[in-house]
Amino acid sequence: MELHGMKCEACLTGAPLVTHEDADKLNKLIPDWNIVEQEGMKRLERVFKFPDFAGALDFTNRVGKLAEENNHHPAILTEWGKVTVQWWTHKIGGLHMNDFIMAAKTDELF
Ligand SMILES: C[C@H](O)[C@H](O)[C@H]1CNC2=NC(N)=NC(=O)C2=N1
Repeated sequence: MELHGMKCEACLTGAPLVTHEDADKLNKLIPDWNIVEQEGMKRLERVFKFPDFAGALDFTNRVGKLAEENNHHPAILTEWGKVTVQWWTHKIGGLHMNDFIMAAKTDELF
């Protein structure tokens, strides 16, 4: 099944981090996302472009709704014409399979 059709499971302390090898494979399925490191934790990041602020804000709200539905929450920076989304799993301090699923679902909203 494609990533965007998969279910995001509840975040549990002790859940496995995605290995380097799997992260590379999964990243190929969401090629517009970069793996960045912040505060010592790997995160998935993508910048989405819009023609104005209203479009950026509307997208932000749709990502927010997706996050609430899945109980998995991103960092979102909303600017004029631009939204930066980051997915990672706070509870395990890095990337879980959920983050790749949520990134694919975010792409579907764009
Ligand atoms: C209780 C609840 O499941 C947790 O606090 C969730 C909420 N959303 C979350 N979102 C993300 N991205 N990582 C988490 O570890 C996380 N934990």
